[in-house]
Amino acid sequence: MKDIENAIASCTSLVELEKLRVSLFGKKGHFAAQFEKLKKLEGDAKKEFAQNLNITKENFLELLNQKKSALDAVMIEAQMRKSSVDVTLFNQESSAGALHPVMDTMDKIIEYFVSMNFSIEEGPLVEDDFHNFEALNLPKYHPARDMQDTFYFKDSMLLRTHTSPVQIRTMLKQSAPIRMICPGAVFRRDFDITHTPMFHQVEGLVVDKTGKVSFANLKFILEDFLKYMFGDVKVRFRPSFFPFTEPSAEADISCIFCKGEGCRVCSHTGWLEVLGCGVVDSNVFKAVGYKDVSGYAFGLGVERFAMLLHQIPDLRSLFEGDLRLLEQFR
Ligand SMILES: CNC(=O)COc1cccc(Nc2cc(Cl)ccn2)c1
Repeated sequence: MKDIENAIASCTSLVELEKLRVSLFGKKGHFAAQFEKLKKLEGDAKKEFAQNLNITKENFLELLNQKKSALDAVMIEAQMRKSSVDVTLFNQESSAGALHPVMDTMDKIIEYFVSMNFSIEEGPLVEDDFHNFEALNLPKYHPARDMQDTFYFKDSMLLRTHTSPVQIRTMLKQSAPIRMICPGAVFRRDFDITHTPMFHQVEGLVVDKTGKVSFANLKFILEDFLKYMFGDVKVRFRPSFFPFTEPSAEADISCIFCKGEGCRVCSHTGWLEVLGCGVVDSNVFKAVGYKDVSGYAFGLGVERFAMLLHQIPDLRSLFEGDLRLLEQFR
């Protein structure tokens, strides 16, 4: 009997234990043979043999069950260990997102003007003729209103072509002084390597009592802004024209690629045009009912800033969602 006890104790798998159980309790097993012997006995011998046989049988059944529970526990523990997740492991594969370069550039632009006490105003993308053109001194026949440049809806509503309407709406809502910027998406029927149907602008407007706001303020804030955005660059103002400002100017920075020597990017001029500005035309103030005020305004394209800051030659690549480009801006 000892050898059977040792055999049960030394079992290492449920399969082995099952074989052992069958060899003990199966039809041709150990106890089947013992019961055959029992049949040949008589009287007290038979009774004594039967008692011992049952005790032995109970003992072995108990031993087998204990061993089975023990092997079950080992198997469950092994399965638990295999399937458990060690939450303390460091995750190398963090695929955190990142801001799109255009939105990141827009945030930097906004940061500057907020630090200079400009408020941020927003307005509708779908505009009407008055807020987008008429109030900005763009008369009915002006080419900027043409279908080839502007997305119109049936009822002469349109997709705003700049963020100036927000400045008109703000002036209609509140009196001077005003010190605001309006960032946002704008839409034009244009599509090539430097133009996309939707792009982003930031416009600024400063209005105060006559005499308190001058072109000198405009030059200071824009030069300071451009140095903040592009680092150590020279800034120049060239006379220009916009229907909504008089006098008007365009601001250039010395080329950040060739440091002013002249290269393909700056068309060998050494200068890069980056924004337009000017003293607000009196007709604009008339349209919004402002009296005894003067002010300046400016407008810039955010994609153009992003392309210059990150040396991206083709604007369209900013809208393709190609991870090979976006991955570089993590
Ligand atoms: C990308 N933008 C450019 O090149 C030029 O944008 C400019 C230039 C000058 C002024 C403005 N905006 C403006 C707004 C009002 Cl309400 C009144 C007068 N002007 C925008």
